[in-house]
Amino acid sequence: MPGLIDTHIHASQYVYTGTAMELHLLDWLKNYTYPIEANFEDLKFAEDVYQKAVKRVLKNGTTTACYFATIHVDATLKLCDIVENAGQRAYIGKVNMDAYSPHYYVETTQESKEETEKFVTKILKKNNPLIKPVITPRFAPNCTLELSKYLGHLAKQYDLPIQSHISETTDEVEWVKELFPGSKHYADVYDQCNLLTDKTVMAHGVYLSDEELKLFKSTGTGISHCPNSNLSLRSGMMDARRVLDMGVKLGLGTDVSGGYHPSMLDAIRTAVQVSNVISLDMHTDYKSLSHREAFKLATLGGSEVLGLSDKTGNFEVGKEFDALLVDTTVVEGPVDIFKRDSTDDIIQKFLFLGDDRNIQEVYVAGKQVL
Ligand SMILES: Nc1nc2[nH]cnc2c(=O)[nH]1
Repeated sequence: MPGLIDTHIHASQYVYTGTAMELHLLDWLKNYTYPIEANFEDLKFAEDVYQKAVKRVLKNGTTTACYFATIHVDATLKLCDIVENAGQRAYIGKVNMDAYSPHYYVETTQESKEETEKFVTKILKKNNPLIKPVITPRFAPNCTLELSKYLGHLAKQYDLPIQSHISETTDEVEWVKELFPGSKHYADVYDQCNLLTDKTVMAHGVYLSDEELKLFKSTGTGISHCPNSNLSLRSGMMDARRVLDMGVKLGLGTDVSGGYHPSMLDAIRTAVQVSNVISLDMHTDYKSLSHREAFKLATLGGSEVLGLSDKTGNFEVGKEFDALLVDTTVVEGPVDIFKRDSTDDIIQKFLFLGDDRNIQEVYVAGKQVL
């Protein structure tokens, strides 16, 4: 099968995956995320976490990942080296934060600008076709408009992808309203800074209005739907059908560690389950996501969101060979196959029950990496 594409994952948060999920987003950031991410100033700590994160993610069949790191350039460069050695395809972002951040985990506006350009030029110099820097303002509250505008300009100057978060919780949406009274809505804050482009991926988008979705469509901005995270942090339920019906590009993300599972198979399952729950409250002809649609979001959809659909996402002639060799009959594996199972049943069983034990080989751009 085609390799899986994780359009939103925080490599730095892998260290506390599966824990610390009792708080809602803004308290979770304050009490767990910022204190833990601050530790990535220590390169040894960073190297250990990033080695384990990248290994785990590849083992789970993610051939392309769109990573958030932390604000630290050296640690983020370390993540690039590790990804490069592992042979994974990736976008890697040094996070920008110059506002409403704790004193121990914040940059000045000037530092943030300089360090980001330094990071971008260093990665571009590597000339590795599999790895790209991605401009990464954490989310609107954590960046001054001056910084966000500079980042929009930098993305344009170097023709780079952009990633951030939007409308994940109602508290966050209210806070953004208070902080940016001159903006029409949350998406407008980013749009004013030229951060909504056809190379932008915005995580979550649970509470986007129709007007905001139309803006996403007209600018080519994509959404990374992270259902595990939205349930684990009790942020809400994103209606994937509505986004698809409005013609907005959509991919799936694990959002480790708002989401507790590093596997995109989990993202596929949880996307279907969230869509099923939403359908309970809808008119009778509302169609919840099928396993085929969720699979497509985790592969081709992700490649479209990341602007990589000319290279990966499926096995169309002319694309690069990002692939998994899956064995659903592996001994002591998680899937049992019976004579009555059709090919589609077997695929469905793998998507819903399978795990890394079924993933026997992993290829990126034609090279076997696992
Ligand atoms: N899920 C999630 N949402 C965010 N919004 C701002 N930062 C983050 C983060 O690290 N994770």
